[in-house]
Amino acid sequence: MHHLDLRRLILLLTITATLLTFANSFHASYQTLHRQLIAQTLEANRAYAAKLAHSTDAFLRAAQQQLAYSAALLPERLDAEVERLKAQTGTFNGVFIVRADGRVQAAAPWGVGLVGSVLQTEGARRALAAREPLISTPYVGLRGHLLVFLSQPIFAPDGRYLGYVGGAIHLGQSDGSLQALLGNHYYQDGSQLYVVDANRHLLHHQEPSRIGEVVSGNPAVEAVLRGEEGSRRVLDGTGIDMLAGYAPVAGTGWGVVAQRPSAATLAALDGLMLEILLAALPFFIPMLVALWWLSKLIVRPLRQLAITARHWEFASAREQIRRVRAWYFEAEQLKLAMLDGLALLHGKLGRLNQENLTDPLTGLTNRRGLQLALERWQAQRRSFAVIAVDIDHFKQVNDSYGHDIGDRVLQHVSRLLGSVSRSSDLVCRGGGEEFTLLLPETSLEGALQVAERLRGLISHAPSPTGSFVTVSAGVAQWPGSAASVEVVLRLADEALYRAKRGGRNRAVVAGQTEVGSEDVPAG
Ligand SMILES: Nc1nc2c(ncn2[C@@H]2O[C@H](COP(=O)(O)OP(=O)(O)OP(=O)(O)O)[C@@H](O)[C@H]2O)c(=O)[nH]1
Repeated sequence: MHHLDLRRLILLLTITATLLTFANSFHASYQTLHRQLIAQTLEANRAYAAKLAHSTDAFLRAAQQQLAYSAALLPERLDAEVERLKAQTGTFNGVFIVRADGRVQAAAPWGVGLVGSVLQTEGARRALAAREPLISTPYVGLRGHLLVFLSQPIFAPDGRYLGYVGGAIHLGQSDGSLQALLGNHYYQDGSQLYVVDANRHLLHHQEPSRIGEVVSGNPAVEAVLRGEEGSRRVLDGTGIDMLAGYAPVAGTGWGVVAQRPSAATLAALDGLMLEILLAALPFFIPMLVALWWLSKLIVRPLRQLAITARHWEFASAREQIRRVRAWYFEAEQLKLAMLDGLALLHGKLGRLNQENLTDPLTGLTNRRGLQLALERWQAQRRSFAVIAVDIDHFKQVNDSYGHDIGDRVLQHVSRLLGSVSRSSDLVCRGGGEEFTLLLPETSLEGALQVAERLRGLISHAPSPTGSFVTVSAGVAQWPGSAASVEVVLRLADEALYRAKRGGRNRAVVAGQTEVGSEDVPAG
């Protein structure tokens, strides 16, 4: 015996389909979230870099303005101005006023030691040479600090160059104002924020030891130094996959880069996917129960039929098959075919062929065929109406015109019965001059109309006797008239009997007294 049965197959199919569908949507969700996370991080980094670039720009402008304000004062007030600039603004770690010959006129906070000496720093040299507002590249200053130097030239009212006001800002030191501005709060999970100058020197980095270092090999740095603002996924100088946002600091040639390792961003995705999986679980369990139950419902009639088929020879098989609730098309057809097959096997109908289901004289279905149809319709719960028809005074026809003419009258009436019935109706000759019409899905009223039409038709059609014959009819309906098919047939016969007693050539409905008659004398 096979271990595979229909139910297992249905379960296998539906569960596989469900799992595949789920896996597919899970994969699609993963892809979508993956893309979104990356896009969001890139955009967040770009916006952050842009904000800091803007702040840095504003900060440097303000610093330059402070120096410019001082440079515009009368030369004799400048000495006091260095103290004010250093103390009041908090922008600079050191402020100098240097004369055109390069000697320090005033300095804060190291005033006394420096006044009169020539500043030999890179910033000082370039400030003197340029005679215009300047922001230096980073360099190591007199006290060994890495710094940038901002300077503003001083001109006499007559236009003579008098020197410059310069301010040093320490880089990578807790006392540096740029450091305070850019902050130190961004750096978790390997994220980085740094500022580079036009020569790729790090001006700001969360690891102070790297400040001053030259960065190379990061496409984001290359892009920002070309003056571009944007974001991209890059491999940084150490080969780490980064989601970088970047923005240039206007007017300085500097660039701000904010970047986060892709791995850190996508780490959140695993947690998210686990959440989706857990959220789907409560749905899965009832669905499995529903699948289990539905498959049982679908398989049950087929299984019952299959089990009965294994004991086909048992006398109880027929009853068992009849009890199977075949609630869908395939099961119902199998059930009917099995009922027919059983009828054949048990020899109840003898050879199931056209010949012994047909009345030879009229070509109508005979009593066996009628029984078979009744069984099928009953099994299908297909309602039907019965019209029992009997030729009136047929004995007289035989007696007056002979048996042959009698036979032809039977054939004549059969044809007329056939002509009023639909293709789905079953017209039977039950024996002698009795006929039975089965009209599926027909109400009692509908059947009575048919019976009346039939009666009228026959009574007006010339018969082989040369005259007219009439019929009487009894009408009943299953399951309307009675629950049992046998009782319904008997009720139709009783109604027919009442039609005869009531004067013939009429139709009577089971349970009612006779109706409509038209007294046409028999042939
Ligand atoms: N010609 C012919 N006659 C048949 C056939 N089968 C039965 N008969 C006759 O049909 C007649 C039936 O008559 P009855 O049952 O007495 O009834 P009836 O004369 O029709 O009278 P009601 O039915 O009461 O109107 C009998 O004489 C049967 O011999 C057949 O195949 N051919």
